[in-house]
Amino acid sequence: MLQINNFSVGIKEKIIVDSLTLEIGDGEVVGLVGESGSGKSMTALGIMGLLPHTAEVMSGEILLDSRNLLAKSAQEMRNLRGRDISMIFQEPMTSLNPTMKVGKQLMEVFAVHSEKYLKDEAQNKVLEVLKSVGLNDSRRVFDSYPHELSGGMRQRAMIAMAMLLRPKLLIADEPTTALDVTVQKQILDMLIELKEREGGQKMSILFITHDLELARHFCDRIAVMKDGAIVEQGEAARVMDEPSHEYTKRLIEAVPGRRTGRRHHADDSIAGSGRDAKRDKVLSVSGLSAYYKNKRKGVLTDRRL
Ligand SMILES: Nc1ncnc2c1ncn2[C@@H]1O[C@H](COP(=O)(O)OP(=O)(O)OP(=O)(O)O)[C@@H](O)[C@H]1O
Repeated sequence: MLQINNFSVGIKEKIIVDSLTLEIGDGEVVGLVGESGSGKSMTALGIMGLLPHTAEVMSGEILLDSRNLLAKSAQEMRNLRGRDISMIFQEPMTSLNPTMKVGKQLMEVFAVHSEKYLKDEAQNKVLEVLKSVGLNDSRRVFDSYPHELSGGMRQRAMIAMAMLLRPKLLIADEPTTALDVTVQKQILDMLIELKEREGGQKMSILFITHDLELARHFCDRIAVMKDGAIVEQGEAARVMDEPSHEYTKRLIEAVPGRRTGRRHHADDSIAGSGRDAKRDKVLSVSGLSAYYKNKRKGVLTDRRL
């Protein structure tokens, strides 16, 4: 579906993405993990055709269903974005215009892509997609400005916008980091549901995260980035349980309560009353990971954290 070959980007003499090769299959969720500054976002922006002006693509190809995105004009990329590839960010205000009501912004997506609908028809499609991302009070959301919604609702509205034209690939760059853990779970659940929903070609997801445990349970495969290059990639459980690269081992060692080769039970690892805020966060993240682990095994269908 997406095949990135030998992709390199430089900014002012510095190599930011270094000969990156990565494949994402139909309906596959691939996690891109690595410390801050390793080049994850630049990779995503490269796929979207949204690299900063100072960046220079030095080599490679990015094939979306065999079409090389790097050879596309700015206009062609504008047409592809939204329809073929969409991106959601940590901060929904990056995508949402604070001065325009949510419904109007979503309706504009149709106009940008020359999808001609009667006004009522477009409105119904937008209300439907708002409902599909869990915004059941879709009429109120439609008529609200972004600042009138909670953070979780804004995130859902941004996802609705990204999903409106049913893209083949969704790039999610730290989509839930800023949200509290319960809302994180709801939103990741929803993404999985949206991915599975359609008949025909399934949506693929490139999931960019710092949270290795979450990647382990949410993704099919994980690619680990360091200094612009992928140092290791493979099936999620294999990368986390038997990492082959020293850097991956160090990243995993840095996950609180986690050691390579000695997988322990996340829920048992940090027990207690949770007085300490840091400990609370660790517990929550571990709980979330355990939830996904079980969900992927089909053990849980409706467990609440
Ligand atoms: N507009 C820019 N101009 C110059 N250098 C940049 C620009 N944006 C990012 N960089 C540099 O590119 C490198 C990769 O940044 P990138 O944002 O892709 O990392 P990241 O892995 O996504 O980090 P994070 O997890 O913190 O988002 C960093 O060294 C960063 O300083």
